[in-house]
Amino acid sequence: MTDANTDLKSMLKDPSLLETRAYIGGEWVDGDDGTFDVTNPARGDVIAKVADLSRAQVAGAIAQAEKAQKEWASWTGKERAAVLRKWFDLMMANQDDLGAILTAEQGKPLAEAKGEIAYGASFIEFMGEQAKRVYGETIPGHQRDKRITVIKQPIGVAASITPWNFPNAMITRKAAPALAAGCAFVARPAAETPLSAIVMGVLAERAGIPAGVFNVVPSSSSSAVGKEFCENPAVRKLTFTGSTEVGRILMKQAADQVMKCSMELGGNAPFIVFDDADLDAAVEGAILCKFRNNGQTCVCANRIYVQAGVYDAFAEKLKVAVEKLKVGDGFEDGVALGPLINPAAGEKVKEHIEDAKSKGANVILGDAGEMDGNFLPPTIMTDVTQDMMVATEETFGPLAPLFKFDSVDDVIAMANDTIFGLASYFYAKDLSRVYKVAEALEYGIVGVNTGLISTEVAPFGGVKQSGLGREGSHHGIEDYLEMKYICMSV
Ligand SMILES: NC(=O)c1ccc[n+]([C@@H]2O[C@H](COP(=O)([O-])OP(=O)(O)OC[C@H]3O[C@@H](n4cnc5c(N)ncnc54)[C@H](O)[C@@H]3O)[C@@H](O)[C@H]2O)c1
Ligand SMILES: O=C[C@H](O)CS(=O)(=O)O
Repeated sequence: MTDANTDLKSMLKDPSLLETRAYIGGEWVDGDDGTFDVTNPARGDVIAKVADLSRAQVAGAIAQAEKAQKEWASWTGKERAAVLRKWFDLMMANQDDLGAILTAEQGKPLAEAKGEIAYGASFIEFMGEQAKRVYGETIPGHQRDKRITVIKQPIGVAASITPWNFPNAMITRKAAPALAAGCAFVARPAAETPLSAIVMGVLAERAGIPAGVFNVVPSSSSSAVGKEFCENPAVRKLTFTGSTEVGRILMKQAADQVMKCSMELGGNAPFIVFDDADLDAAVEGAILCKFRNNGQTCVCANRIYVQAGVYDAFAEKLKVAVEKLKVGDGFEDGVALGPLINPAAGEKVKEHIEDAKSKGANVILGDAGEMDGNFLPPTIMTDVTQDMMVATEETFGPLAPLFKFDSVDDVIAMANDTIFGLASYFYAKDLSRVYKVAEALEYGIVGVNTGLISTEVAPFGGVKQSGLGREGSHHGIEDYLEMKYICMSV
């Protein structure tokens, strides 16, 4: 087999961005446990061999972060903002290369990958500005000789564990507020997609972020690193994005230290189309919401509820639109749907399709079929009901299940009948209906007449078992700050 790593380097304008070592304390280091392979999910070839760090090396990174954090916290917010701005500028100047690296290891179409780089960079731009706005307050004393002030200080060392589906943005959505607040950061990326995290270390170094403030610790062992993050007393904050089941494991482990946790977990988004909706707009929104990253996002429509009066019309319009989506290698022009991340992801989609068929649902486009590598055609099913797996489990792939409903109350009850509460969407025009439904949906995010809600200016996060805390917006930096009350006798 030819050295596919070379192929990737040859695609880059700046081949030095393709780094495979760990970034600890400002040094590039090899793994004590050798290397692990990173493969291109579209082609199956090995594109890089990445440093495989031991738990001891991760502990060393935490020690470096602890040391660097004290000095970083002494910088003014304005000084930190200036360096974060340079990090942002370098991301955007190298957007094409970062997008190519992301597509190569994650599979999403190149245009989407470049879009993720801009999205990820927007958090660094936004939070860099917030670094200058970490305000305290004064409170009128409770006694004549008492003066009360409240200040906010960085929490300390933040440890991050992130998933493979957005290998850049899920890290910057955490690192940006952490560094802006004056924290130091240790990132353990998903083993499927470490290159996008490592290159952020390359750019951090070039931006002048001090050694030890931002560290990347790739490892093939997730549980060992998670345990080090949760058990090491120098870690003051765990920030996790991933499945709810892993979130539960980490919260239990972090409980021993009563560690502050941010949890961005699983979803099961309802996408509701009412009979007064603009159907063409609803179809466009459903395509964006369902098939972005080939359905592999936490906020993808997992259940599509359509009111009876427009059900057949919507189903037909959706089928016509989905038939136009080109499936293929993310580097190929015009491809809308790339590969799934691995065969197991495809098996889960097929399991949901087969389960629904066995309980009476009908396939109007696509089907389970046999996977071609990690490629699975988009599938639309009708006559889907609440007793099917797809109603309670996150599919995380290109399956659009259409449920029929009659009344507003019925669909709100069905939409809320889940342990998850991350994103939800609905299309309607009647204003009182819009207010009633938006307020009744038990979700952290509600998209009204839109299928795209992702932005750095808004608070992203879930309720129920979809997580704790918010990322993005002026709220996002608070998760990396501690509030201190100072009572002074004068
Ligand atoms: N809420 C959000 O913002 C958001 C964003 C993206 C993905 N997600 C969720 O993530 C899931 C898909 O991503 P995934 O398959 O990578 O999720 P996952 O939970 O399997 O893995 C997430 C990360 O945790 C690591 N991990 C797994 N087990 C661990 C353990 N015992 N200790 C420490 N680390 C461990 C993995 O290696 C990976 O880096 C979906 O449920 C999706 O909804 C949520
Ligand atoms: O997968 C979940 C991410 O949070 C996707 S996005 O932030 O909505 O782009």
